Amino acid sequence: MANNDAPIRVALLGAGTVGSQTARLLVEQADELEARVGRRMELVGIATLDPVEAPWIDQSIVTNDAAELATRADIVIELIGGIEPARTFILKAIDNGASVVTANKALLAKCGPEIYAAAREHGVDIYFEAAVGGAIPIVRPLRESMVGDRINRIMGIVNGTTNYILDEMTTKGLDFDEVLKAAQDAGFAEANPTADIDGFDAASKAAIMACLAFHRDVRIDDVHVEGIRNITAADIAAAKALHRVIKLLAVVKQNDKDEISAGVYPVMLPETHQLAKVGGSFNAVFVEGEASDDLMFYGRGAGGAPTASAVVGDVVTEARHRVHSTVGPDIPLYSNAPILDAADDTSSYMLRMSVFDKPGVLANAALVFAKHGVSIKTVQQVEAEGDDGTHELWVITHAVSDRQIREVVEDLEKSVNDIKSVLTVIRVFEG
Ligand SMILES: NC(=O)c1ccc[n+]([C@@H]2O[C@H](COP(=O)([O-])OP(=O)(O)OC[C@H]3O[C@@H](n4cnc5c(N)ncnc54)[C@H](O)[C@@H]3O)[C@@H](O)[C@H]2O)c1
Ligand SMILES: N[C@@H](CCO)C(=O)O
Ligand code: NA
Repeated sequence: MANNDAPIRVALLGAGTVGSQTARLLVEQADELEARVGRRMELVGIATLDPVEAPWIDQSIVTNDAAELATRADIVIELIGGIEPARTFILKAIDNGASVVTANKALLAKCGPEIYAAAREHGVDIYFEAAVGGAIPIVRPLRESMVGDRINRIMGIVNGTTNYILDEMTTKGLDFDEVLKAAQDAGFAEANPTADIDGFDAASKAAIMACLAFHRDVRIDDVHVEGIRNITAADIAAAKALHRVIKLLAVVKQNDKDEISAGVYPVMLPETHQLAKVGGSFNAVFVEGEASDDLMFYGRGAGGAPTASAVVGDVVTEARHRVHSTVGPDIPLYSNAPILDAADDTSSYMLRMSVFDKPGVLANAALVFAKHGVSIKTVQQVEAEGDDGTHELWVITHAVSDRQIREVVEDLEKSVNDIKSVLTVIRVFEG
């Protein structure tokens, strides 16, 4: 900036759930933020395609021309979402010398490394605390606080909608469709909840965390994704009987050979595990560092005000850097570590099967597991309510890969005289 006393010009692109609350904090806290930054921040424009009415919105600075607004600010906050035109607006802002704050996990999981490189080339900041875990500080801890450590594994509940659905199913015994509908009627889950319930929102966050944790270019296409659409009330009840709960986890890890993998899938956790206790729409991220040992970050992963808290924290950071004519740390993606398919990661699995109650069924099922080299840890037969003579057989295996277990299931389903169907296949983590 030419004039060292001039206010720092802030442009807000998007004034929806998060954008509107971001504007509120910037306006209502203007004096406090000035004191914390050491210079006034001035909201010079708000771009939106929808009318936005709120006492803190100055209608005279509202525009529908985000591209133009992106060129006349020192800090551009992108809260539009999606890939385009958000990507173009961000690159335009960077090209114009502005620092950028974004909450756009979908964009960063697809194009983050290009955006980080553009920011580096132009000597500006790119901050995105809100993109993972909303208000929870997790991006900055991975990017800065833990940068001296080796991160072995991160397990996160990073999607509030799916955690809410699973928690309601667990505490109220309801089925998936019922809870989803109630959540949509209450305006909690989106009308099109695919990105949430099929795991893609969590996968975006997994890719972003993997980049930061392993200093490797990891994109959403590198993440193995399974959602919660097929989880039933009976699965939840089975988990309960085993003193476990089902959670949708984003798991990124680095093995002893420095190979990395990233996956999103439902997991049965012991009910005593820290992540098992994360209820409602809360998020939590469990980080295992070589030197740090276990760390846990917990809080609100979504919602206008909580997400705006993280956004404005980033704005203040960038404004401070502007005052001191500096920029924050780079995001060096120097690693060439192989990225493995998380479907090849091994874990214990539970298979819930509907079987006919007659001699030899257990032996025949065990033979199928043996044929595929899959070792059984426990077997349990459970009385079922059906009147077709079936019972449930619950098998928990020792560690196998997802591929191996799918082959076992395929073979089990061929044993039509013994096994009516395989009802559920789900990973079981001990910790
Ligand atoms: N809602 C949350 O709880 C939450 C949490 C974490 C991250 N995020 C991320 O924050 C971002 C914003 O989410 P949101 O929930 O506030 O979205 P939203 O749909 O409520 O708001 C989007 C805003 O962008 C505006 N917009 C869209 N296209 C535009 C264009 N071409 N030019 C100008 N304005 C345009 C819309 O008019 C609206 O004001 C997304 O990237 C989202 O993934 C949201
Ligand atoms: N749809 C996301 C919003 C936060 O990214 C969730 O349910 O967690
Ligand atoms: Na965060």
